Amino acid sequence: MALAPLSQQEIDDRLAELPGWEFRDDKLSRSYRLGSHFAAAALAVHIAQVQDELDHHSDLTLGYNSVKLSVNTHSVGGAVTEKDFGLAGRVEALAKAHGVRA
Ligand SMILES: C[C@H](O)[C@H](O)[C@H]1CNC2=NC(N)=NC(=O)C2=N1
Repeated sequence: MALAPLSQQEIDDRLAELPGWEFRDDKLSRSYRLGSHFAAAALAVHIAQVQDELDHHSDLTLGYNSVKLSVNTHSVGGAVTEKDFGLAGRVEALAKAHGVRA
């Protein structure tokens, strides 16, 4: 798959399908709150596993009961591509399975 930077319109259209995600500082980002610090750590590890599977890696921060991630595609100079939205979709499903809080 040839990767190309998405236009602002394409990013906006895809973000409309991903509540909670935002485009800021040239990255897609989202944060999640969980019921405990251990639950947050478990989600972070599971995200790391998916990122290795996809060979696409976000910046990933474990906080107190929280996980934050932001991602763009290094190989196209730090633009947002379909790969970033692919990762976001996988992480979103994972987060729901881990019982994230609204
Ligand atoms: C060699 C390996 O496929 C590349 O370095 C991958 C790994 N993970 C990556 N992650 C992100 N976010 N962008 C990339 O371009 C990227 N490239």
